Amino acid sequence: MRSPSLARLNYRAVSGLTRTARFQPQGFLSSRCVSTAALRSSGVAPAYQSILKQWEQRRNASATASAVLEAAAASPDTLSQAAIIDNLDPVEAARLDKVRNIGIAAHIDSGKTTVTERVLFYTGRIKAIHDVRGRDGVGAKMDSMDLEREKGITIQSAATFCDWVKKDKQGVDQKYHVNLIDTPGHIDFTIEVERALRVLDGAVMILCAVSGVQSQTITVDRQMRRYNVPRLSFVNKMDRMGANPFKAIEQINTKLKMPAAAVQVPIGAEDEFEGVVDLITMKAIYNVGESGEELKITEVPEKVKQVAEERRAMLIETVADVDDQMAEMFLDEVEPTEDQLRAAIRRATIGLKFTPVFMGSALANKSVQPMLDGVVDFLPNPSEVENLALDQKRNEASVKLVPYNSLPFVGLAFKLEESNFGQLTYIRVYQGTLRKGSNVFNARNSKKVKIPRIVRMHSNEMEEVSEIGAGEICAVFGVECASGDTFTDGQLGYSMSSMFVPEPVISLSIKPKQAKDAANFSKAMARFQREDPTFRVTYDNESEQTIISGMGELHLDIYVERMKREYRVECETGQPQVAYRETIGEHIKFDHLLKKQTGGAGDYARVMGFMEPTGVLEENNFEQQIVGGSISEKYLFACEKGFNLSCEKGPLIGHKILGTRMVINDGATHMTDSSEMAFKNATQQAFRKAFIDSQPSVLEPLMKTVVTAPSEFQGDVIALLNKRGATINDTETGVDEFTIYADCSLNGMFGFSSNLRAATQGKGEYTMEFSHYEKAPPHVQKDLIAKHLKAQAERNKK
Ligand SMILES: Nc1nc2c(ncn2[C@@H]2O[C@H](COP(=O)(O)OP(=O)(O)OP(=O)(O)O)[C@@H](O)[C@H]2O)c(=O)[nH]1
Repeated sequence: MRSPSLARLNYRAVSGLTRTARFQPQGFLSSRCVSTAALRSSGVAPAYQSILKQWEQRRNASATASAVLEAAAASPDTLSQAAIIDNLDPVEAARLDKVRNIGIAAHIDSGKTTVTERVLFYTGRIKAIHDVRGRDGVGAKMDSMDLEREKGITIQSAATFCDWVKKDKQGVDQKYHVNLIDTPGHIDFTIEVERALRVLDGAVMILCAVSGVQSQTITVDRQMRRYNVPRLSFVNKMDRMGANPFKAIEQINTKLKMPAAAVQVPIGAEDEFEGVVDLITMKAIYNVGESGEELKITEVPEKVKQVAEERRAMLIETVADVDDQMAEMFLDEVEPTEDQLRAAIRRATIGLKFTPVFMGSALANKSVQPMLDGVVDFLPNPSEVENLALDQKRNEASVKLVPYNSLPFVGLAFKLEESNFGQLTYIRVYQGTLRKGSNVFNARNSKKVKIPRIVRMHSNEMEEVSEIGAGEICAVFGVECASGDTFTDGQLGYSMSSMFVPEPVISLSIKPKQAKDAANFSKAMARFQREDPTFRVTYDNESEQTIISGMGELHLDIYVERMKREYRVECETGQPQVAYRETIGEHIKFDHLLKKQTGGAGDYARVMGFMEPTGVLEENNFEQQIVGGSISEKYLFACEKGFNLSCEKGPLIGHKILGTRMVINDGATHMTDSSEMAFKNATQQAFRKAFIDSQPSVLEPLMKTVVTAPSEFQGDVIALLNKRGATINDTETGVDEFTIYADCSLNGMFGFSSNLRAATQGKGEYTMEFSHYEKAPPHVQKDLIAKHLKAQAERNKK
């Protein structure tokens, strides 16, 4: 017997639980044959009738599912999707098995774009490799914006597709269609990662072999969890000095709390990194050819035999911890076959319980192809991922979507982009087929739109197609919609949940330097706003300024720069401002009467009730508890409008209100003098007065900040953070660098990047991400209020 291990203990705990896969089609129901006449009289929607007939033909009319009919009888208007899922169609299953939709996400500079460039080259999508900031001056394919190439950072996610050919067990080539999205690493462009992960089925998480899990890896991990995206990990930069893939694996286990194990071990390291040993086949893999385009497979070299055997045992044990079939074999001391091990890794990965770790060096063209094999082997195809929609017609949440071409169409617009040919809308097709020239319906406003052109995106180039099947990603032209809209064929009333959009934390005033540029300025603003839900534009009536808000200084800088380059509008900007909030202090009653008699019809409205904190610093809340009709419905609507307007601009410093509840429970109306306007104004006045009397506070955004720098600068960096009022939560000391985790107010962090650069000879780096709102220190609140009053007084003087 093997010694007691975590695998065994865990097995006891989990045995009897359901299998790991997120969604396993249950195969065909071999039920009785159903005639076409029976189908017609059953009330099955016509679209489904034809599908059932097709299935019947494919299966020699032997087994149309009785479950489908039962479901149809229960709800004759639309057929239960679940009934279809249980009857996986063999032709569709074979098609879907060859599709993968994946994203590449990681910390800044881990090599996402460099890896993607190799993937495109090895799959034959591009003819030559160009590096990020490479000497040839061309730049990587996926960084297509000039600004991206200049700065060497990815700003927008870019979509592409390629075909990867992998040999099956019989040695026959099998072609897999891979849709791929390369996402930016910088936190300021995090919406790009959110929307990519929302629509992808799997992801490759890239880590640097020297730095391992970094701050942004933690953010990406959180985003992958939010959308239940299975991932494989790729430890890149194995050629760098200090490369250690096992440290990175350890950190995935401990810092991300995601069970991980190597499926490869390196042969040599740093500048002697030669290739890898595949721990499933126990064969060595080397890249040969000028750009590593060919693979040479040999026996495992003697020098890595021992480590390969140890790591293979660890792989089996880690998988056994999370997969009960593997646990059973492990306990019975049965050595898994290649297929068994691969299947267990696949189950555990798709079940979000494990991440297999690959390794290589994209820059040195080493070991990227085995990672692509891993994408095919371990990441799910579209039919293995559960995608749910809300059925608005039947008010049923959680309807499963089925990625069959023949079903009614459902797709999600996840990204908009302005192009030379008009608005380009990226759509993930979840069900059915999207055809050129067809009409689709926007679930948000029931508007019918025609699809004039469909393209597959290859970074900034496109390939025109006439239709796109279920489970695929494409882009369409000429479709007016917002990011996150669901489209259907009109038969189904389905709507899908959109992605998480973080609130902007920083803003600045902006105006074109020359008045003649006003038209282009407005055009650019409208476009940027449509494309990026984290970029907001507002007009402040009081200061008569246009204010742009976003996720950070870099985010806003990039838009100002794009305005100059793409629209030839030079802008003047004000100092960046923090997006403060205001919140109520304590429970407070109000009884406010608005009464004006100025000849003719007067104004009359009385509102009574109370205001209080909602308890959480989130949405504001308005409620009416009128009994006896002292205020009519119509006027209560006006009260709610007044409340919402009040929340837009707080009485303290003119910033938005958070966490405030208003309840109106009584009031009075005048026969002739009351109006909607009077009730709206009365509510706003009551709000203002009660809010000020409640001992309110100004809130400021607190940022989770992570700073990494070489060890010799630790003292200087701590001093720098202390000076800015940061609370240091944790410090990790590595071999030659340290990482500090701190909470800082955004206000205290302006200009931090240049200070950090100066204090660390340019070697320090940091990331900052919004965490939550907290009361600003009293002196900051006092200053802000005084400043606001002064600005108001000056405006009044004018
Ligand atoms: N030594 C070494 N350097 C690499 C490797 N892969 C990428 N790099 C370098 O790392 C830098 C960043 O690479 P990118 O591919 O732009 O990284 P990224 O993750 O796409 O960057 P962002 O999208 O801006 O976050 C570039 O200078 C690359 O040449 C590698 O395997 N080894």
